[in-house]
Amino acid sequence: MIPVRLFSASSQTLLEGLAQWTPSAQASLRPCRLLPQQASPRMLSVGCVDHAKRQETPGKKPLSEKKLKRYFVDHRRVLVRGGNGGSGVSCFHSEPRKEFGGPDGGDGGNGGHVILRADQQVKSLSSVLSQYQGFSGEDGGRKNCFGRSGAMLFVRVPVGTLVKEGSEVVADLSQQGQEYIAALGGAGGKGNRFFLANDNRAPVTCTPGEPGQERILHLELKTVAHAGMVGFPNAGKSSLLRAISNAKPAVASYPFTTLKPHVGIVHYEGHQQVAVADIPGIIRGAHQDKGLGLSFLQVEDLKYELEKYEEGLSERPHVVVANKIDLPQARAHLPQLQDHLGQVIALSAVTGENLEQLLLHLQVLHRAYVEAELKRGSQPLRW
Ligand SMILES: Nc1nc2c(ncn2[C@@H]2O[C@H](COP(=O)(O)OP(=O)(O)OP(=O)(O)O)[C@@H](O)[C@H]2O)c(=O)[nH]1
Ligand SMILES: [Mg+2]
Repeated sequence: MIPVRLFSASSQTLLEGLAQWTPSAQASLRPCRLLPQQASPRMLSVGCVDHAKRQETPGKKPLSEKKLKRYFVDHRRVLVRGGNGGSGVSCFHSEPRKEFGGPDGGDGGNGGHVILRADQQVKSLSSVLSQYQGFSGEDGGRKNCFGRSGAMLFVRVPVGTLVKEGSEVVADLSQQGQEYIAALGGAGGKGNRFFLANDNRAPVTCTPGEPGQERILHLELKTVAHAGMVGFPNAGKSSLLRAISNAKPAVASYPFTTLKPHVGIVHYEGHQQVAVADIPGIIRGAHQDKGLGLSFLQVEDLKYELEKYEEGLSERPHVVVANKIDLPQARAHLPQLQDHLGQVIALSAVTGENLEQLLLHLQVLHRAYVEAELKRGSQPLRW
């Protein structure tokens, strides 16, 4: 499961489809303005990086949640083996009229490492295979020829990949281009020339190359979005993600439609992209792995669940979103809700009403985050 950094929640007792929206304290984009044409919020330039291939075409049946899940993978178990070292050889120089040419067996080349490299272009671990074998070094040759070393094998993983061995975290690839040697290549063997010494002028010893290192690693995608939505099942989180981005998470009128996080990209002017995650509905006792309870959460309950999951999570910058404002009963409850909670963005994912207020607010939160990150001297996450 991905620990998404931003959340939204909802309370159906207060207002149908209330959701809380928080921007990630881990990641953000440069500030930018929304595109000018805002006649309809759906006219905004929106897109999705990792789900682009499942855009619905007219006449085509939408993919089920089960099928959608296959496109996004946030953990992988990988067997990595470094390349084997090439063997050294044992042979002697041979030339006419030169009786004792001496040892001239070359060393074997080293095996290549298997290296994990964080790459911004990669958005999911779905392209990572279950095993990798590094390139082996070549054997040594006659005439002191050394074998060629095996090439490095680079495995591209998304930025934000945690590498675990057993339960220990061995690497955190949180920056573009960061690398981790997952498996070392074996050292090449020595040819008999290497063993030439004053007391042994004709060594016949040579050594084989060493096998590459073998490890089982668990890759986990830590950060997938700048903002996340947490809320009740059925609050309309997936509908909202569909409305503001090109992502197409499944939407249905029953709870727990969403089983895995989906990421949609909101495009702002100047090629700025904000990744928004839709995560499965949260319920009371969710931190104890409980299923759907009898009573739905209030906002305080939601904050409690977030705190239980990770301390300080509910204090992150956030905004409460009240969805389904197109429904008369929801609209009637709005003033009461605003009295209770202060700022609430009331919108409708279905009609598109007031979506731009949310998008502008998201941008403001991002701007603040980017500035804070740069001030701290760290690079904000970029999509
Ligand atoms: N009237 C109205 N219905 C909405 C709105 N947004 C969502 N719905 C409906 O609410 C139901 C649930 O929507 P989803 O987007 O699947 O809700 P969700 O929060 O993703 O639900 P889970 O994935 O189960 O947590 C669907 O039947 C939607 O059509 C809205 O703004 N207005
Ligand atoms: Mg959903």
